[in-house]
Amino acid sequence: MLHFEQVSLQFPSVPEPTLRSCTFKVEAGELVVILGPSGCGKTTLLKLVNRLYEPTSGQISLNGKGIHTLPLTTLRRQMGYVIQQAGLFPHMTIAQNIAVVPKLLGWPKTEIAARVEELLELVQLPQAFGKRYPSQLSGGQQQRVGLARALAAKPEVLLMDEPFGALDAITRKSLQQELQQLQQQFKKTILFVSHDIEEALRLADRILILNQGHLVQYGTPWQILTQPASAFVEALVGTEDVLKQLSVLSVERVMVTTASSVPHLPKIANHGTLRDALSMLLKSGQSQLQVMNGTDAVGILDLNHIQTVWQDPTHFDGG
Ligand SMILES: Nc1ncnc2c1ncn2[C@@H]1O[C@H](COP(=O)(O)OP(=O)(O)OP(=O)(O)O)[C@@H](O)[C@H]1O
Repeated sequence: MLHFEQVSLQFPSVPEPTLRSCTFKVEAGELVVILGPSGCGKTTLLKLVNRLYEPTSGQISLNGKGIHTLPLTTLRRQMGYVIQQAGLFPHMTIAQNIAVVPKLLGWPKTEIAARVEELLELVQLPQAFGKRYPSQLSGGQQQRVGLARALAAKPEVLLMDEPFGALDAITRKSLQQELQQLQQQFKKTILFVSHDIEEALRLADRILILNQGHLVQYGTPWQILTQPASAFVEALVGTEDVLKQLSVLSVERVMVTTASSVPHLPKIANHGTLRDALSMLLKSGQSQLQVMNGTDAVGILDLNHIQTVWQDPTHFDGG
């Protein structure tokens, strides 16, 4: 859906290029986290996608069309942008903030009101908040409004620049979970800038790692953790950490498939992570878990299976 081909950007005032020949593809419905140290070019890459910046060379295409050939309004209409600290207009109510883009697009009033109502519900804010002003909301609530505003005109692509960076750890985790739920429901194509490794491992379908404007690795969290492309990636991501590896592998990848049910075993969902499974095994003192898909027993996970991953992570291809 989104394709960067040999994209470079050189600001006239900066001696070194900020992005150097970056090539990658993002499939529709994928959440890609852009990770890297401060100043490596993460925000710049995002700004190229909605043409706040133009590349010095190379091409970016969306659904097969060069974005430079699209009228700017057509392009930006397809993209929601969420930034750190939400960037809400302070003099507008929450409802007016959410309605900004639909209003610009000339939606009828009743349709806008219905959409605002729907979005407040979607980001789990009370309807009464629509009448409040941003300063009357907590940081986490403002960030929810920022997300609602970005989703308002149903964009195909979401650009998220450290959206949860300024929040405390607990609020951040709950917003990450909400984003995951929204993503399961709507399958937007999301580019998400972060410098939080745990956040990247939790959210990403794929992680794109930048260093000084170079794309140094692009792969699933599992690939990044188990086959780091360089010492830089190893150090950035902390690949030696086995618990991290277990946190990106799902139970169903490793379990033994069987429909037979063992009633006394603790139950874990098939999409749970091996890290969750390990802590459940340790807490319960059992050596096996019953794996469930909803209410159906679908397999058994044994402590030995987790140990196999531990001993030879390259045996698995992630997922
Ligand atoms: N408009 C601009 N003009 C000149 N230089 C710029 C401009 N925008 C960004 N830069 C430079 O490009 C480099 C990359 O900036 P960018 O904001 O993309 O980094 P980042 O990886 O997002 O960093 P951080 O994690 O600190 O937000 C920096 O050296 C920055 O100073």
